[in-house]
Amino acid sequence: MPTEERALIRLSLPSKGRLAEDSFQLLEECGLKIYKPNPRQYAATIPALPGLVVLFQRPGDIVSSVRDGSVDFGITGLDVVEEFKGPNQDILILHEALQFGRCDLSLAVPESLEGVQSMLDLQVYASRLPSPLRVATKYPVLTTQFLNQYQIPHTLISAEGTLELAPTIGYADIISDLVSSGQTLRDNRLRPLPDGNILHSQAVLVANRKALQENPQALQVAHTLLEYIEAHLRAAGNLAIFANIRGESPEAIARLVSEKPTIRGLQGPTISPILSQDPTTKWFAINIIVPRAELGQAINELRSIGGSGVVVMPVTYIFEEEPPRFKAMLAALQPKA
Ligand SMILES: Nc1ncnc2c1ncn2[C@@H]1O[C@H](COP(=O)(O)OP(=O)(O)OP(=O)(O)O)[C@@H](O)[C@H]1O
Ligand SMILES: O=P(O)(O)OC[C@H]1O[C@H](OP(=O)(O)OP(=O)(O)O)[C@H](O)[C@@H]1O
Ligand SMILES: [Mg+2]
Repeated sequence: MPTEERALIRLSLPSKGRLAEDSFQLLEECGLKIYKPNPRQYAATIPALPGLVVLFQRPGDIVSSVRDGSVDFGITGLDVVEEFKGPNQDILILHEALQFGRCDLSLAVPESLEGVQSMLDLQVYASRLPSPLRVATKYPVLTTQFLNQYQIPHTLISAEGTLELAPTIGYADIISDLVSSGQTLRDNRLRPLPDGNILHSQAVLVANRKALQENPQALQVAHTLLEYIEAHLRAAGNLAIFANIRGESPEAIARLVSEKPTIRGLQGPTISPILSQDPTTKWFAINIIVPRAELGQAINELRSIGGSGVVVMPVTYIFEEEPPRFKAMLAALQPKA
């Protein structure tokens, strides 16, 4: 049912597998916790997003549903989006990097093919075969596009499940599959080609273009989703630090801070007077955000300018004036001149 005939906006999440748990967790961390009263139920709700129903589908099916408009939004892998999105730009990628489900779609050859170490070697190898190179994959569109760039004649062997066995069994010469740690390839005596990387993938948020154009409620949901996802991901790698520093004035402290690369921040520190009981010493509170990986350095720098009572807290959200990806989405919805 298209979006304009439905009372509820639909968001599809992966029902099982690698992306399922992380999608659930991402929304929870964004303050958009999913309420699923019964684990076997196919639908759920997000109390913070009334007017929206959450559906659970296989990652590839999410792309088909968002593409045909039966579902308005989806979280799934970029690999399946690129494979199944079709030619008509029915699908818009609203957030291209949700920071989980990272893997590469890659060409891999049997370890025994010692002469094939690069795409050029593969070209030569394929040209000497009596028939087109046989490539086993679940990604025919992306794989063919890539091999065509190298003008390698090939036939695609479609396979469900254990693709990695195809070369050993003998029904394919090479494979094109997802790789993350590389363990599955190693276990099957396969080796990825360093320049045979077809696509870097991770989880993305997608939407149906027409729903965004025609349903103001869908536009509102897009805004909320992007607002919280962006603010959360922006915050995730940072820590908030509060510390007390003795000094003459906020300006004097700001001068000391400005010489320290980690704590000086982008727009400069927030410094406020502490209304101390002791009139002989002036105390100030400094308030900064630093990348998690630079915490040790930040504490050293604070100490070196007389900081004490350092309190460190996680950051839940960092909101900017408008979510940049929402603006980008509005621009992408404009008809091309
Ligand atoms: N090893 C991996 N590491 C990280 N992400 C992965 C990995 N394998 C797959 N993914 C991502 O997870 C998505 C779903 O893969 P998963 O294995 O869970 O489902 P699937 O095997 O495609 O399921 P089904 O065949 O039932 O549809 C992939 O499209 C990809 O984006
Ligand atoms: O490089 P690695 O870390 O070994 O990961 C790669 C494997 O992960 C995926 O399969 P998955 O484990 O999801 O099993 P599946 O074939 O049942 O989907 C993918 O299809 C590879 O087989
Ligand atoms: Mg899998």
